[in-house]
Amino acid sequence: MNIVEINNLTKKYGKKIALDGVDLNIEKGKIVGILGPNGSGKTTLIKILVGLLRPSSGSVKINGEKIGVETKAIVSYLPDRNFLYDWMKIKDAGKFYSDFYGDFDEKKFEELLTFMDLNKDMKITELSKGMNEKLNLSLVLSRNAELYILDEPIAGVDPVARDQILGAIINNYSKDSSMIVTTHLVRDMENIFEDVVFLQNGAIVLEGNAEDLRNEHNGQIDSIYKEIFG
Ligand SMILES: Nc1ncnc2c1ncn2[C@@H]1O[C@H](COP(=O)(O)OP(=O)(O)OP(=O)(O)O)[C@@H](O)[C@H]1O
Repeated sequence: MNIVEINNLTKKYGKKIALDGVDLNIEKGKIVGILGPNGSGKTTLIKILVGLLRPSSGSVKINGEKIGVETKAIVSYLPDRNFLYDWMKIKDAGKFYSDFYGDFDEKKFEELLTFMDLNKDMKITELSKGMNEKLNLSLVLSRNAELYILDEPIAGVDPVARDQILGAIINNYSKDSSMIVTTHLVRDMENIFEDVVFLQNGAIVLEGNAEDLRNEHNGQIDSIYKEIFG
């Protein structure tokens, strides 16, 4: 069973082709890495999956449904930029999320905050970039969603926060859910991926099971990435 089915997806911004005939199926229960350099189309693909952008052509389904209210309800999305209000404390952000999403698990949120060394009384404006990223990820992972979509979850955070974020992703992932993670920081993240997809100029140039690719290419996913994009 596939959680995501993408057929011949093309997205143009004016004359610029950001996605060029992408075909991709993602099986339920997997953690999939979408890997590619700046401008390869990762964010465009994610924004189409979460319904923020419409395809120019092609079809996209999540859990067998076209993108819409039903698919949005089962997808928990970490955008590549901050989405909280400045007046909030961490606890307000939790309240905001739990009011908004019926599947928000407050106990899970508390546990994630502890794991991330975040205090509920901290103000959003007082958080460093890494703390902000940890908070946003805690909110996103606290939903009992069927599909988690994380756009560059470790961009710009220090190694300690990075390890916490990777730990939280692994601990909170269950076989009942699926996860799509975009990154260009392949070396730091490759161990969490079951499958990887390499995106270049809006097209998939290589995809497969991470372990199989390591064996076939006799090296880490990071070195395959450097071969392709280096
Ligand atoms: N709103 C837009 N208008 C015009 N072109 C755009 C727009 N958004 C993205 N693009 C172009 O589409 C291509 C894909 O961009 P996209 O943001 O999807 O890449 P990305 O892989 O997510 O890159 P990054 O890692 O830098 O976030 C790029 O060439 C970009 O310049």
